[in-house]
Amino acid sequence: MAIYFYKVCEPYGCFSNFSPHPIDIQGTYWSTVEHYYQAQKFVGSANEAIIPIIHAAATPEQAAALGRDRTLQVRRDWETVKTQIMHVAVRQKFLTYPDIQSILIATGDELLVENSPTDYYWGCGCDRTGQNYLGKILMSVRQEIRELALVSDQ
Ligand SMILES: Nc1nc(O)c(N)c(N[C@@H]2O[C@H](COP(=O)(O)O)[C@@H](O)[C@H]2O)n1
Repeated sequence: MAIYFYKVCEPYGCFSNFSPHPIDIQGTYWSTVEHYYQAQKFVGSANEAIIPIIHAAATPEQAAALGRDRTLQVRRDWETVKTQIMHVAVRQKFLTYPDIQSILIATGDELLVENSPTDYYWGCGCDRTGQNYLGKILMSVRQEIRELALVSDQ
């Protein structure tokens, strides 16, 4: 049976990028995966000045609103790099927090789906035809962690 997640306050809310799990990426501490992801849109762009503002955003919702500001130009390679950037951040989150790592591993081989009614790239969209890249990343991180556990058992 597939596991659908979306809002932080609902079951499996720890799978949302908005969950309150700060991550350290290359020595910088980000309040949530969402803060990090939204800031990366502007690395090397003319709008790099927004990065510390996103970093300091009080909530992931505010970070997302800043990152989605259509008046700002995102980096040229964003479409090419965004999935890998998200993968790195999600992996770091689940490697950092053993409690949510256990929740992820306990999902076994279930399909994980971000049940976003609006996002057809990271989620499944309102008609469930979306590409679900966040779910795919979570399943990939789940497998990576299982393999790491096998190596450390040897
Ligand atoms: N909680 C929540 N609210 C939304 O409005 C969302 N779109 C999502 N999905 C997450 O949004 C991020 C994608 O943002 P961009 O559209 O690329 O700016 C990504 O973290 C999705 O998982 N979640």
